[in-house]
Amino acid sequence: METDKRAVETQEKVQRFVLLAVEGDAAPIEAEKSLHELEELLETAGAVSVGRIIQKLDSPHPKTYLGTGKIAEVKEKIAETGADGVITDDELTPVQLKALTDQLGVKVVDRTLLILDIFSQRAVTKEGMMQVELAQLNYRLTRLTGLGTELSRQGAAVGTHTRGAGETKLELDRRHIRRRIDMLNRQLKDMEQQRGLLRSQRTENEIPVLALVGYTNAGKSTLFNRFTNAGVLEEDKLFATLDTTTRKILLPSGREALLTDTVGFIHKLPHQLVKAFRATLEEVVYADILLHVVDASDEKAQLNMTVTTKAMEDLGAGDKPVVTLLNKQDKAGASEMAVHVPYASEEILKISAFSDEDRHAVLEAVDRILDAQQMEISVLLPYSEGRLHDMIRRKGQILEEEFREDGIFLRVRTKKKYASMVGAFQVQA
Ligand SMILES: Nc1nc2c(ncn2[C@@H]2O[C@H](COP(=O)(O)OP(=O)(O)OP(=O)(O)O)[C@@H](O)[C@H]2O)c(=O)[nH]1
Ligand SMILES: [Mg+2]
Repeated sequence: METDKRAVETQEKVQRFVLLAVEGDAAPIEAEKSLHELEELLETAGAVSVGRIIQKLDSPHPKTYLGTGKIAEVKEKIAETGADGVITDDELTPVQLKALTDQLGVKVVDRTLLILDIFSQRAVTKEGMMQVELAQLNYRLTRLTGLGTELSRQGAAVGTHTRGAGETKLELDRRHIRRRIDMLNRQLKDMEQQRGLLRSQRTENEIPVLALVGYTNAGKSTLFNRFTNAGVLEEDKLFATLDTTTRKILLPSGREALLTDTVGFIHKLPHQLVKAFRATLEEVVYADILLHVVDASDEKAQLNMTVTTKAMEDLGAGDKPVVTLLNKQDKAGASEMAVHVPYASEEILKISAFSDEDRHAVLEAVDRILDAQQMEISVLLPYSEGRLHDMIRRKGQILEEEFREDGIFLRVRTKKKYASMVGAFQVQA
């Protein structure tokens, strides 16, 4: 993404924003920490923060996000810093967006629009781009209500690159948006069906599927690349990965497995995006084991874990076996950080993605879990049991096969349920 950055720096002035947040007593995270993350998001999008204003309020003001007194303070800050706009830490309602824009006279962006912008800059595959466009259109559609075409002319919130939904924004009236949404939904559904087909072939072959999941910037792609040499983008920026990639890997036991890299989660991830990316994330629902990667050097590690766990539960993957990887142990502060794993984890490993030894330990842990799900059995199948022979060849890993006079001798490693189906023909190895 170096080219994007240069475009922001040289062709156009880097945009400067004042960050706004409200902090209630029941907030899961301090406003300062949440704004720190918002600032990172802003930098990822190619803009910078020039100040912060936080107001103690149980929930955002329904009309103006911040209270009237604070708005005056925001105006002063804008005048003092020459900021191009403000960015709020929460999603704004159409009413709040309009009122703030009218009162401040600068660009008003919310967390959701910023994240949508980043996703739109970073999407690579056709499906990824379509999913982002769908989320953008849904966001825009609700914001068009009662606002005429004012907002639709805004284009990309922060970055200089407008892609997808941004490009055709002028011609789009609501009807067009709806039509486009319908079309995208249809195409995405087709793609999902194709993926389902591939998936059923995989299940048929019983290759175990491992999914790397976790907060954005935790190190999922770094691990994925080192396990597979796949060359997925890994960067010290939020949301480096938007697409699900799957590759075959070899475990220390000699077993094959499929490893999947996925999009990261974030605190206050826009619901439009969760919905749009649900299909890609369904890979996670079909995984046999989740590898939950945590940046253990991040002071928000505890909250980040909770965000990921909640996302897993929402996706319906809350009951999968999990290996928790407390990553970035090579970084200062990681080893002293006391994190409590808020779910039942099969194993908890402290690792650095850069260490060969640590990564090997991860795969060994995976082998141990798969071993516990499987068993080895030796059988002598009479030649009349052709169907069973077929079944076990498809469902198991054949370690030995010998065509004997009285039948086919097989030593096979398979899931316990398949072993029991041929259990009647068990013999000594
Ligand atoms: N020091 C250190 N840095 C790491 C480690 N693992 C990953 N990183 C760095 O952390 C940053 C983020 O890594 P990624 O692999 O892109 O993170 P990700 O989880 O895929 O992030 P998203 O795709 O945004 O969800 C990169 O700069 C990596 O080099 C580690 O064990 N130690
Ligand atoms: Mg990644």
